Amino acid sequence: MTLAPDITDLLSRARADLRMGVPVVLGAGSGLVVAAAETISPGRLSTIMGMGQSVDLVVTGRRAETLKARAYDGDVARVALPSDATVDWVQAIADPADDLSRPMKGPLVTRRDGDPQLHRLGVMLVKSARLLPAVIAVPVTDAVRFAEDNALTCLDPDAAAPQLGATLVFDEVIAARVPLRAAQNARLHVFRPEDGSEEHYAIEIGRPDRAKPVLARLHSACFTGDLLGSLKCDCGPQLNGALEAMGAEGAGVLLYLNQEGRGIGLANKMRAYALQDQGFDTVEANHRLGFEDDERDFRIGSELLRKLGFSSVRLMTNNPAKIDMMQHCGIEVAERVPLKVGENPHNTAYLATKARKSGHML
Ligand SMILES: Nc1nc2c(ncn2[C@@H]2O[C@H](COP(=O)(O)OP(=O)(O)OP(=O)(O)O)[C@@H](O)[C@H]2O)c(=O)[nH]1
Ligand SMILES: [Zn+2]
Repeated sequence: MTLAPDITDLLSRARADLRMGVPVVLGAGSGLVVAAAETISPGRLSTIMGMGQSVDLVVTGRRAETLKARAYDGDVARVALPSDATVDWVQAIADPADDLSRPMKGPLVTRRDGDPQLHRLGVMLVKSARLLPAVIAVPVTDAVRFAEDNALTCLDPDAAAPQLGATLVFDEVIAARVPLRAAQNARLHVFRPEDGSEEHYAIEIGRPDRAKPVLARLHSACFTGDLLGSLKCDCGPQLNGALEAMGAEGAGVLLYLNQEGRGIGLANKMRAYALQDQGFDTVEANHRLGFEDDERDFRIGSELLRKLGFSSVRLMTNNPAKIDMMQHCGIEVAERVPLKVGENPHNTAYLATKARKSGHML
């Protein structure tokens, strides 16, 4: 047994590095140095620009669409960094905040030669660090040596890529009684993923029979709706409504999944809200930021249900994708229980967009 970090630990360290603005090296032989566009400092940008000719700003295909840049690599586009690029320029490409007031960002030259695999991995990494999905990337000939010389985290892509896409493994840390207004016989379970990412919670009401379909809700965290009472969405009323229904029935399980903003994190969700104030709807805002409509990993929900001993649910949702994902992940959805609460003048358009574009059932 070695004390050295394994690939799971290294990925966690890489996410923390990228959030701090520290670059990460990808590769075993030749490789790629990547730094998050959102956090890169002027000093590090100019050092990277001094390292070679082919420095790229890698964005997602979605962001490239908005920028009218050709995405030769499909889901990502490698925008060649101009020799006079500044942090301001990088951030204006990565962040759509000023797209409307500063529309002329091009012409952007995107690369089509070479293999974009490590660039793609870099974007996946910053996404998983809940940053804007864009990285500055520069090739190096000896990845391990470069990482050692600069005390940077180095990831072997053959180990990192599968691990990034793998189902999370959870440990249950603790469970304890928490009497709730909606249900006095509630227990809160805390689950910690082995990869150092966000913890998720389960609120178990009563002692549901594991042999029968349990009344269940997969609730994604919404700081604004759940805690602040925001009227922009229906999350707060849905959270309370679900707990009340479980309390009334005397049994149920609510998974509180820390997938804020449909998996893009609170900072990015607030960026999406700022775009919504410019007239874009919830789906368009995600796309302009470079994200898909929904970046949540619903395997987390099925994994936690299984850990709690449930294999069949009566799922409280209006979202058909949740039902499909549960069934795909081996959890039987015996029944869909509609959860229509909390519509108000501020969220009518948001709910209508979800129905029109994401297939939510009205
Ligand atoms: N990116 C983004 N996320 C949002 C926006 N409004 C709300 N959210 C997030 O969307 C998620 C809502 O999740 P859920 O309550 O599970 O909703 P759902 O997928 O519509 O499914 P059901 O409520 O089960 O019908 C939460 O994580 C919110 O933070 C938005 O405009 N943009
Ligand atoms: Zn919400």
